[in-house]
Parts: sequence; structure tokens; C-alpha cells
Amino acid sequence: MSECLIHPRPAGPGKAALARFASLPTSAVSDSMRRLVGAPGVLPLIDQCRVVGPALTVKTRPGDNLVVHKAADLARPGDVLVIDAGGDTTRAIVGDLLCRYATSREIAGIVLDGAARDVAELGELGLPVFARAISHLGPYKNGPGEIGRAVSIAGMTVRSGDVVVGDADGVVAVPAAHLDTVATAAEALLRAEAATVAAINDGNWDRSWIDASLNITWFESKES
Ligand SMILES: O=C([O-])CC(=O)C(=O)O
Ligand SMILES: [Mg+2]
Repeated sequence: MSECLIHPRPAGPGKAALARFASLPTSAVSDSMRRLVGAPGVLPLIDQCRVVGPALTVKTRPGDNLVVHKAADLARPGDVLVIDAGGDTTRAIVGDLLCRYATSREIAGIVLDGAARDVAELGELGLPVFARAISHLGPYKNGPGEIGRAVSIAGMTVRSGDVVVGDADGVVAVPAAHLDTVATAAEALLRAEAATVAAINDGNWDRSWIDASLNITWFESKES
């Protein structure tokens, strides 16, 4: 027997707060948090990887997934399992069976600071899985671990109840206390970017900001 600490869950985001993130890209969300929050290197393993949902955090011993199975039993429909496996990439922490079970429990996705396997089957299953690496070496099932405490995913702190947004660019977690502020900023950013796209398409994107920010020295070429 090994230890598994299980912390109480926070209330989590309301439906309206979650809905605001449904179509926001990760890039706009992280830009709206001063470009300081992200999990570089934790990337989607399958195509069409888009997930939004409250985090249920898991800290597991690197190379071992016993507590991840426990967390899959405790998760609520719509949760994203956010697993800190210490960034270890030698052994897969999740694979086809665990992901099938997660899907049967309506878990929305998995974010893993570690490795996964059975990638072909995961593609067929369609569960959004984000991981640092792929490894065919399987996990041990001995524990210990912890469920529901703050974890670190490639340097990004995630707490249970934070909103996880994942897409083709990776994953970002928005602290539960800042959901409305970040969503409002991201929505404004998307409106501004849409205006820039229109200007590019019309051939009139104002480029004066580049020279305004640079102290340029031009060297004459010999030919001139
Ligand atoms: O053996 C494991 O626990 C991981 C795995 O491959 C699966 O869940 O299919
Ligand atoms: Mg497997």
C-alpha cells in the first residue's frame, strides 16, 4: 500500500465562465496573461485537439500511474485531468485503456507533464491528450501520489478548478479567480487581430510601429 493524499475540490467555474473560453485560442488566452503563462513542450498528440474544462490535478511519481487511475474514478464529467509526472519522458503515464476509461467517464481531456503511449489508438478515440513525449515503455502501478493539490506542468502552476484551454498550439491554464478578466482581454485581442487581418488583406496594414521601435543603422553597400 502506498500513500495517496486527496484534497477537497473547489467549487470550480460556473457554466457561463467556462462558455466564454469555448472558442478562445490558447494564444489569445496566454497573451491576455502577459504572455507569462504556458507549458512549453506539452503538445497535442492527436489532430483536432481542442479542450476546455476545469482542471482536476494529479501529482504522480514519475513513471507510475496508480493515482492517475484513482483520479479518473474521482473526475466529474467535463473535467480535464492535469497530471504532473515530473516531466519524466521515459515511461508512458497514460495510454489507450486509461484514455478509453476517461472517455467513458466523460472526462474532457488529459494534460500530462510526462509521456503517453498507444498514440494510434488515441487518435481513433479522439480524446484530447497533451503530453511532453511519447514512450512505449509502460508505467508502474505502485504510487504514491496526490490528487487536487497545485501542480506544475512544464513550469505552469495549475490548481484544481482552474480553466484549462488546449488546442493545436498547446495548453494554458487560467486561474479560477481571473476567468472574467482574462476572457474579456482575450475577446478584445481577437477583435483587434480580426481588424489586422482585414488590413493585411486590404494591403493597408500600418507598419510604422516597426521603425518607431528600432534604432536602425543602415550600412551602404559597396555597389551603391
Ligand atoms: O498500462 C498503462 O497503465 C498505460 C497504458 O498503456 C494504457 O492505459 O493503455
Ligand atoms: Mg496501453
